[in-house]
Amino acid sequence: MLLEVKNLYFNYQTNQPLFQNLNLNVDEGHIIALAGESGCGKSTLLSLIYGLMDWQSGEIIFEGHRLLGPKGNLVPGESQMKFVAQNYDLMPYATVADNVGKFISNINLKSKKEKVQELLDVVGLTDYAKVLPKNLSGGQQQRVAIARALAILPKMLLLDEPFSNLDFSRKFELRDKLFSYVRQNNMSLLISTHNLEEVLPWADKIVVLQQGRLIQNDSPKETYENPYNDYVAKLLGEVNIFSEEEKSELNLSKKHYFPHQIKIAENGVEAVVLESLFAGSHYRNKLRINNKSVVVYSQNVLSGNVFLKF
Ligand SMILES: Nc1ncnc2c1ncn2[C@@H]1O[C@H](COP(=O)(O)OP(=O)(O)OP(=O)(O)O)[C@@H](O)[C@H]1O
Repeated sequence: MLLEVKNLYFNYQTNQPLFQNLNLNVDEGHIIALAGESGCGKSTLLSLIYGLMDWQSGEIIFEGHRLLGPKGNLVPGESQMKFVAQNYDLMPYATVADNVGKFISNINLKSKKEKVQELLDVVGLTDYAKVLPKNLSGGQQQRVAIARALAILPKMLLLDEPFSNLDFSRKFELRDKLFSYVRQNNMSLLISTHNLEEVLPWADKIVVLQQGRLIQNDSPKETYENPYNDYVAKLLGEVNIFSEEEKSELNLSKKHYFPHQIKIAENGVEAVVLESLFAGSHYRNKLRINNKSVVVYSQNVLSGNVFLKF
């Protein structure tokens, strides 16, 4: 086990604990997605693990050693970890290349230069090596901070919403390169997100926080197939949620159905098509079953009445 969080108790304000008895393990070389809506405690947990704040009780154990928090380190942060927070903390008067190379030794300048080039390629900033951070967009600054954190091959990398400032097209490329780099170098990664779709293919485990409580800790497949509650299901994307009453009325085996899990069929539950819109790889249909509105994806445009198979 690389990291163990045991019975962690933390509050910002007395008598209002954010975490009570929080437990979390990270294995070596594993990618863990830390998911939850804004304010659930993702950034706080990452800051505590990295050692930027003191916790009130419990233990954080890294490589078998108990961490002491800020009082344990002269320079804030654990040396074998790197944390990319939501403020990127770049050196404003040093170029992108110098920022990325900040933690790489100067002993072999040729290999340092090659490493910086490799990392700039990982984050898609090869053309920006000589630019100053102040002339970059928020998303570009975020990518410089990620490259700088990767530079020293930390045992553990903590990324706080690393894709939040990236546009759609960039996101795909960066995700692919970033996760491959992390895997190739056997780093452990704890990555926070409020959108699980962004990390699902790469994560070994999904850890879900709801108001500071860890409510689910499963593989991506298990989480997708059996979300613990409506909150978890919604983090996974657009979802149809059925009440117990609706479940028994429609004879359903579960509570949550993602739109692609409901099929148009020859027979089954009858529904009225309210809207059928082209959405690229599919049509997004709004249907009504009695008084219940559902969203279903189909290959063809729909109209009139259809039958659904759950
Ligand atoms: N410095 C602070 N003082 C007091 N309360 C705080 C402080 N920082 C955060 N909080 C509160 O702690 C809770 C958790 O905040 P945190 O930033 O960890 O959530 P988050 O899940 O990372 O949210 P986001 O995705 O918006 O960054 C929130 O209710 C927030 O208001």
